[in-house]
Amino acid sequence: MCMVDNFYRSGTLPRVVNSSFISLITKDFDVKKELYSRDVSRRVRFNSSHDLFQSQTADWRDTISVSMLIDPEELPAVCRDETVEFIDQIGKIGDALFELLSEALGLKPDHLKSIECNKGRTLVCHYYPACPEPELAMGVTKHTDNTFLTVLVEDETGGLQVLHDNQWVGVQPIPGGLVANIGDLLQIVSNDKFKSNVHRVVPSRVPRISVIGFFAGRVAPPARLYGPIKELLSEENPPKCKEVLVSEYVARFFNKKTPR
Ligand SMILES: O=C(O)CCC(=O)C(=O)O
Ligand SMILES: [Fe+2]
Repeated sequence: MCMVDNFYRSGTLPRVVNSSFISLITKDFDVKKELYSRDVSRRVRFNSSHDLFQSQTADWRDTISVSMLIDPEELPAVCRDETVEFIDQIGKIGDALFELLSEALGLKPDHLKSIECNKGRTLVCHYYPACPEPELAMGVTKHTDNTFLTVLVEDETGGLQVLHDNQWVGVQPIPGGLVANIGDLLQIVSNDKFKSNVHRVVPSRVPRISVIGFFAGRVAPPARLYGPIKELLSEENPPKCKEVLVSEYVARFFNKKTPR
């Protein structure tokens, strides 16, 4: 595994870019029509520029989101088997990364899992259509992820950029590889030892696909408060922030008035 800023890569995930899950977002118009919704309680949904009504800008992309807890019967039949396989694989990779990240914090391997950072899982596929004037558009405006961890597989187009020393640095796609990045909530529980990176996606004249596993922590009731892990705190390392509920954090995140 190598590291670019806090973005990590590895060469193990299967190639997903020619799968039926992807065909769904690029081709199956009738199925997409059925799934079209902005209701976040829907366990599988399709929409364009997903935060259109919260954000100041419209993004150049379509998105399918699937709760990883979904009953396979709720998935469109055209891509059911492959989607179940991706959920399983991205889930396992997320779990393995949470063990490594716990150890990197000097904690037992199961610590982050024991506080359910690996829960609240969503599988997302973004499709960035070919853009005739990419210099006038943005695929995803600059942001940090409001999750614990994000694990991403992409095609060979490129376009993901990380802000490093005030400069946008392109993340070069590796065929069959994956990118993982730390989200805001992991920065909070690690008491700022891990940093949540600012990143964005720029569109191009050719289409791009990415498939992402988001791990947002425990969102189901009873709600869990997340704050700096007690074992990491000392007189020299006092808590850098208060405890938060995932739901409140996400609401605040989407209500930010500054351009993301
Ligand atoms: O599509 C990508 O490469 C990244 C998308 C992203 O940053 C996000 O959905 O949070
Ligand atoms: Fe992101």
